[in-house]
Amino acid sequence: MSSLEEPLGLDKLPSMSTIDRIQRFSSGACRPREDNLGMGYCFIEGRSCSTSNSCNEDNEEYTAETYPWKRHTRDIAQCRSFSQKTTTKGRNSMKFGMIDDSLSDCLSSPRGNSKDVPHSTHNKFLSSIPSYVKIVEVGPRDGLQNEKNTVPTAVKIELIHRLASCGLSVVEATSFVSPKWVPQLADAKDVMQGVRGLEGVRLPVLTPNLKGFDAAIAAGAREVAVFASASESFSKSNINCSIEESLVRYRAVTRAAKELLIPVRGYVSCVLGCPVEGPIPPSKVAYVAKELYDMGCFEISLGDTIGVGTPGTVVPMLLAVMAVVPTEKLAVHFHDTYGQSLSNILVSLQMGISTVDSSIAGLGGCPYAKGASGNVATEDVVYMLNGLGVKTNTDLGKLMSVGDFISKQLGRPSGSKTAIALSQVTAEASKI
Ligand SMILES: CC(C)(COP(=O)([O-])OP(=O)([O-])OC[C@H]1O[C@@H](n2cnc3c(N)ncnc32)[C@H](O)[C@@H]1OP(=O)([O-])[O-])[C@@H](O)C(=O)NCCC(=O)NCCSC(=O)C[C@@](C)(O)CC(=O)[O-]
Repeated sequence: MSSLEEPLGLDKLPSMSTIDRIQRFSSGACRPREDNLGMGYCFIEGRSCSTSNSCNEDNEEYTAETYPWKRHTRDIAQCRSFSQKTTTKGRNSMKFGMIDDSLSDCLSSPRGNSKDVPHSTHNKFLSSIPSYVKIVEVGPRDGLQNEKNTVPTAVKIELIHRLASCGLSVVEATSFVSPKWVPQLADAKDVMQGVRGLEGVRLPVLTPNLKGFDAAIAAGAREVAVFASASESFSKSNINCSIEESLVRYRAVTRAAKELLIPVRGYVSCVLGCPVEGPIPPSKVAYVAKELYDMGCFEISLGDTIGVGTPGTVVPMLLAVMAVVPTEKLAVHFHDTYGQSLSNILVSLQMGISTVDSSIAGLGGCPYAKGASGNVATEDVVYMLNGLGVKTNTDLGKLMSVGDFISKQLGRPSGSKTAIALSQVTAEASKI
């Protein structure tokens, strides 16, 4: 077992393939799928498209650019007064970490005129960050699955309804796994019954095999997720089978899902470290991610299950995965065990990732990953993205009140630093 006390740095990783090699991978990375095992369409926010067509487009972009993560960017070179404005206006000009309107406009201005403006310091650091980030809220599933005391089904249902009212477009609702393995989510069917009819939000559920898939569909699920691991040991302890066996199961799930036009998300866990095996080679993560993508998963979420990653390990891992799966199909999923989540998210955004998993009030942890703590808190992610001028279409004030609701139900303080800080500010202001 590796020591979790030491941050996993570049020196601890198996040597990374060179950029040259990555580019070689990239040119063939998103080839049209001959076997057509994909879902037939892929989910890109706001549009659906033929998988093979979109891959062709992607392929061109990939070969045309040296660094694939430079896509979906915006130019903020005109915002030269960023630091000046933020320092002179001081704290009061910030509402929930948001920059003022003029700067916000500036930050979200499209990249189109980048040739007309010289590179500025701000451009250098922030230009590659996407203008919109999709947040996948995993609180009701990842957040609650490890709770020792049974959370009443009605509370879970209420939580999902409240989360949906914050503007979140995806709320992972529950898991159709063995109740012997995860007793907390044994009420999956009832939870799905309670959220039936909830509109304007996607409610995916985890399915580890065909049995879970069938149960999920019978319960009304319209989107599912399969979860493989980049670590052999974790695969065994989490789903009681090898990585290859899990891929066989997931091929069966994606085939069944394709027939019903059910989108399937794919998770890869332990992408930056395993509680048993220690550091995981980026090539292994890339292999599992590509397998999931090739079998038809519309999105691949890369999970730092035990939260040991740092930007130093996130970058090589993402480079390896981005060489074989298009960047826009990737999501990042960080647990905050070492307080590294926000920095890991920031570097992921800089590399072009625009889907981030998070959990309200920082709830979470995997029952089969010793040492794993909660997910990064949704409130903290939204606060940071607001500060960067990145749109999320979520309401931070509402998120805070949902975080407060579930924290009270669980009888403990929120794991969100933003929620704690902002509620203190609000409490002080109300005394005035
Ligand atoms: C995969 C299994 C089922 C294999 O478990 P198994 O014991 O090997 O399965 P089995 O096929 O031998 O069946 C044993 C029993 O389970 C039943 N069973 C079989 N399948 C199901 C099902 N789908 N739903 C309900 N029941 C099921 C089956 O019917 C049988 O019941 P019995 O005859 O003994 O009464 C089990 O290991 C399991 O449920 N594991 C899930 C564990 C889990 O949910 N872990 C947390 C996920 S979090 C994660 O992976 C990380 C992630 C995604 O969050 C990303 C990150 O944080 O990095």
